[in-house]
Amino acid sequence: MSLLDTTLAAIKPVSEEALAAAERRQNELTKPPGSLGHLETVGNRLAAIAGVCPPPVPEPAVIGLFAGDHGVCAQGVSPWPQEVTVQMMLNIGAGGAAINVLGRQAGADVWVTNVGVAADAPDHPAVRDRNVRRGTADFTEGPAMTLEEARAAVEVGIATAFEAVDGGARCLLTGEMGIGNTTPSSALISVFTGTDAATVTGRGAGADDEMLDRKVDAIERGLALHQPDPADALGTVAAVGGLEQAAIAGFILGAAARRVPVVLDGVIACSAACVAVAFDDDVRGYLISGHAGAEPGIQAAVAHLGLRPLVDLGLRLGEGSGAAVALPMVQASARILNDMATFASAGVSEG
Ligand SMILES: O=C(O)c1ccc[n+]([C@@H]2O[C@H](COP(=O)([O-])O)[C@@H](O)[C@H]2O)c1
Ligand SMILES: Cc1cc2nc[nH]c2cc1C
Repeated sequence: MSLLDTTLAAIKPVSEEALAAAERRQNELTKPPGSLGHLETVGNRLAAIAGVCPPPVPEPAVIGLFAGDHGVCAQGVSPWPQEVTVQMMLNIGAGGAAINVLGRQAGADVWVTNVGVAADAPDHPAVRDRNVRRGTADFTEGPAMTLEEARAAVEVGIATAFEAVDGGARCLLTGEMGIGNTTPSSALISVFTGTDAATVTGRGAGADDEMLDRKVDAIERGLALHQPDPADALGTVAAVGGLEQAAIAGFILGAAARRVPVVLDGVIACSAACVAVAFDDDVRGYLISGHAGAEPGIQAAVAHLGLRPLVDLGLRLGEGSGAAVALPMVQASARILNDMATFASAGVSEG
């Protein structure tokens, strides 16, 4: 069996018993029931994931950041030249990008992986070279990649998640870098949510009105050409996805297989989560939405995934930024269940 097959076989639903115990405990803590809002639902989810209430605080954390390039850039869908992908990947490796700053602030390590960058990338001690292919093909003309390449990229993500968890990580965060990658992300979200391309396509890293029209047109042509089947996770990501989306889907599958929560960033992460859930519906229970970003595809995806974003700061950066800023809240939600006094222990009268 392949790594993908054994990983899928290892994924089990989250614990309904631990979820129910956490919901009961929230009502015993010294606060009006429900008064901590979404911090309560996230804490309850952490209990369901760990299978125990109160849940362990999800730390230390690793941001799995995957870089890739996109043949669909030939259609004029990004205002930025493709070489920015490799340049930013090296900047992230050197610690100079926003995600490095936000990761340090949140106490999360950044692991950068080249899964599909087109350019020659010089060896860098902080960049993991797992390149599956030098960028995807233009999906308006043919499949973005072969099924074998898609599987290999998914397995890069799984192996990265396993390495992080085996090294002690108890919370995984998704990150990415890839000029043009909002276009395949919107294509994937369109397929998996059954929403038309125009509704789930946004301005990415700065598209103007004309470029936005070209993005929608490219996605519509790609979907008409490939007619992706939303029940076929691997076939869909191979047809209209990207190497970093496939790797992030694998990273999520790996987290679920090891019963570790995974905090999602923006539209690329959300599209990858749709792929992961199409592989195995039980993955839903392991997901936490970090933030509601500017890209309209995020809304369709989080609705499809049954998630509620923790923060809404108007971010549209990617890299894992929205997951990193949400991480302290995820950890706080576990501490609430662990550290608060109960009405009985504190001698506070219940309402
Ligand atoms: O994560 C998001 O929601 C997000 C929204 C807009 C842009 N991005 C980032 O910007 C790049 C893709 O933008 P674009 O316009 O080239 O498709 C890529 O490197 C992403 O990390 C990311
Ligand atoms: C400079 C730059 C940094 C990024 N980080 C994530 N996506 C990005 C896109 C650009 C263009």
